[in-house]
Amino acid sequence: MSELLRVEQLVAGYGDAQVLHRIDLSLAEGRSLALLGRNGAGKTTLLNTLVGVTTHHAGRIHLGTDEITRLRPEQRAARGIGWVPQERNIFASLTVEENLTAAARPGRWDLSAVYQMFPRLQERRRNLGNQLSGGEQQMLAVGRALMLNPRLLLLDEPLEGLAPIIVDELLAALRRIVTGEGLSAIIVEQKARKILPLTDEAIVLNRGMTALHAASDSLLSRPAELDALLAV
Ligand SMILES: Nc1ncnc2c1ncn2[C@@H]1O[C@H](COP(=O)(O)OP(=O)(O)OP(=O)(O)O)[C@@H](O)[C@H]1O
Repeated sequence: MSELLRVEQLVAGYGDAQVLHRIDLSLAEGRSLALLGRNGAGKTTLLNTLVGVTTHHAGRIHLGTDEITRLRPEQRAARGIGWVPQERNIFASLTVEENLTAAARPGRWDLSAVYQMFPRLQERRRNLGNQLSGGEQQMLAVGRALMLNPRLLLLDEPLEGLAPIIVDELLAALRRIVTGEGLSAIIVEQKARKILPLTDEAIVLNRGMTALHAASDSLLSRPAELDALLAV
């Protein structure tokens, strides 16, 4: 398997404040990674740094053979970084279908593939972004990122604030996307036990540093260690 993402000695944060301290990370093509850690550990900051919306202090990021460390967010998106931010950023005054097609690029994921993955979005295709439930908004945010046909999908707490039945529906879709389709992904999640079964590997961040990098199934089989790492 070839390497898709390589992060070396990355130091980043907001302005002068350093949040991430010398992060090293490698992800092979087709693999998925759960990014875990307590509140404030730096998970969102790491995703935001891969997207290019934080302050870079040191270190390098490669996507495939390209170094993207100094590229702007839109240039990284064009290189294949798809992002579903915590806020979802749905266009409230556009319809579901307009949200999906606004930034689409050709590839395996087109409208019919996204509607097949999320039939609810097809039912709601003429509704405006602000007429959707939280779960539908999250599905739309994932669908919109897929329409970019990314090489690497970044998801920031996709299950947050959703009703249990919607969590299960979204998890089933994410499983099909990362396991079935083999799309490389990094998923930030508070609910470790929900996300570990569908990822290959996991990183636990602590105070902006990597506390642990392990296979997801091995971490699931060590619940006491997992609890200790994630306990508030
Ligand atoms: N825009 C910002 N400006 C300055 N500091 C920030 C900003 N966003 C986050 N931080 C700080 O960076 C640190 C890491 O925050 P981050 O949101 O990355 O953590 P997290 O692991 O994603 O936590 P959570 O699970 O609460 O979202 C925290 O100390 C936080 O206060």
